[in-house]
Amino acid sequence: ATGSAAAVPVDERFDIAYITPVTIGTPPQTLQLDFDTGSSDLWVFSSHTPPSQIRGQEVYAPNKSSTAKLLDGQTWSITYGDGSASRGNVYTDNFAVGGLTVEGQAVECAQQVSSSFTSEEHMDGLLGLGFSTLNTVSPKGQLTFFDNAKSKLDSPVFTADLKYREAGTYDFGFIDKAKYTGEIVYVPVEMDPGYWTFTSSGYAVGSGNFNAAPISGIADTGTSLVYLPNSILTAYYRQVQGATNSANYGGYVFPCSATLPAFTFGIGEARFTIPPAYISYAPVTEGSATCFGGLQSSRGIGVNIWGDVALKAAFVVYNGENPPKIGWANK
Ligand SMILES: O=C(CCCl)NNC1=[NH+]CCN1
Repeated sequence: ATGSAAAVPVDERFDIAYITPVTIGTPPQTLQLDFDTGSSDLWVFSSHTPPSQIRGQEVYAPNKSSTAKLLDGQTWSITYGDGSASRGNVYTDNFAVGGLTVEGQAVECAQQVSSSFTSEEHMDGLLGLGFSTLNTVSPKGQLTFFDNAKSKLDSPVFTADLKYREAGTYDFGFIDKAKYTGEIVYVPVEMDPGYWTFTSSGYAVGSGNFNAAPISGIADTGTSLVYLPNSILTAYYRQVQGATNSANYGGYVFPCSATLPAFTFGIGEARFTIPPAYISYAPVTEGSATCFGGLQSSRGIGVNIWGDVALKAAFVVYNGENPPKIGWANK
């Protein structure tokens, strides 16, 4: 079996996140979820979510699905790297992504969501694609959609083809040769503690020399920006007129009119270049002439994060074999 579904920018301006249509239950209820390789819970706005916390999102109503079953006594509670959070109870139901169906998928229903989820009107929940060890359901941890689907997939892989301000795709069970150029370069994945953690071979700022140095980090479709060690950030923003690391805005900002260098990162001998346009991420507030950078410091996070700003510069293969590996190709 295989599946394929669109990854659509959740807003029409800054690629804050990408949403993908899924169907849940019988008859099918369609929701738009943020596919997140940086977490491993599948949770949805639901009929259990307080109406005061819902602002336009579609909800899953298990009581309207003839195939829904309550997982009695199971609850979940998650906090993400950006401080957003949600919690609730758990059902199993039929779940499909782009023609690929899993029966008995754990669907975590929100009974509480934090304000940033309420304000993201087009995002009806998240679909975790990290390793199932990260799943927060207690006392019995649940499997991700990918882990449930894996045995029926033609190949135990999914791919992410995210794009700059336009729709891309998530494919399950196959690698679409039309989506990339050249060769896919694979590097090992460290599964512990549950992220797709890999080591980049180094970086370059603009047309500068490549700095060969191992940079461990997670490939995270659920994080908008790239978070790297301070030393790399100072090397990059030193080249940007008027750039400062602003306590007020919580990161590197610069005049939106500034000329930005590209940023190149290495995967083995391969090189991937993030264009300046991806790094001039967004005005700090609507209409401001000050822009927030797509490259930020990972100081205080505890892990380096290759988020959407980097991922949309590549075609990425998440290979769930044992041991897992991650593949990168230009496109
Ligand atoms: O939580 C993280 C970072 C893990 Cl270090 N990524 N996934 C995500 N989902 C919503 C916000 N961020």
